[in-house]
Amino acid sequence: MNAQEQIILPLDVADEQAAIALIEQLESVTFFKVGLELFTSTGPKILEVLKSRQKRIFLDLKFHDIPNTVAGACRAAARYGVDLLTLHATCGKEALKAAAEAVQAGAADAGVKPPKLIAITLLTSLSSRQLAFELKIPLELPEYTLEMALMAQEMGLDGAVCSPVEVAQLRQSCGDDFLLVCPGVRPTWAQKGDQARSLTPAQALAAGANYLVIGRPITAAADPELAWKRICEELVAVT
Ligand SMILES: O=c1ccn([C@@H]2O[C@H](COP(=O)(O)O)[C@@H](O)[C@H]2O)c(=O)[nH]1
Repeated sequence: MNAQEQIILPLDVADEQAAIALIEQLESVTFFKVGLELFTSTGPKILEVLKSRQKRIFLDLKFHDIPNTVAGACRAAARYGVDLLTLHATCGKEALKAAAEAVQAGAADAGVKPPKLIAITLLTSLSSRQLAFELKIPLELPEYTLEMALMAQEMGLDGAVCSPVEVAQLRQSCGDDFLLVCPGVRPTWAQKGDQARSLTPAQALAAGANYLVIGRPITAAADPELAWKRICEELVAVT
């Protein structure tokens, strides 16, 4: 896989028309993320749009509920034949285990390949300060994210979502077969926005990320195609 195929572009737009416009504008992007805004707006129709164009799909619905409900949602989502699916590690062990089993069952029902199920360790918009003072978590941030990733791995998940700042530590502790997907990635020339823990694309890949989720540095740029090409060129220069 070349570095360009390791970039996932989030379709954080309001409707199907806006999503199709982005997909067509960025024709060399192979992997797209459908998140809460677009899926709530279009439902599964957008997944068919992406499949008909042979795109890979990260369905980032970040489930967070009791074990029975999470398992039901994962079973249903796995039937869509997507490549990646998320839930929050903070659902707890029982829910993570039930979710891991449910994606296998859902995919088997539909005769599709099961998605890689990956757990959110700690949203990349949150800082150490917020972890301590708002969420009242009495662990240092690196230790907390590692605990979340190890719990997900123990419960049979395929990987975790983490910020690029923690990815080297997670890679070292979770091994090479555990998928690490990093949002919060920012080229030096892009605004951080609401991302609290970020590194550049080259730094994130060098630290051990399998995939980078890069949205607004591309989609909010004056020329999204140029921003995409610039990121790809920066990665080629260091890989
Ligand atoms: O911890 C997380 C989990 C998911 N995301 C999602 O990634 C993209 C990032 O978009 P940018 O525009 O590059 O900030 C977005 O869809 C988030 O929902 C995340 O940022 N952090």
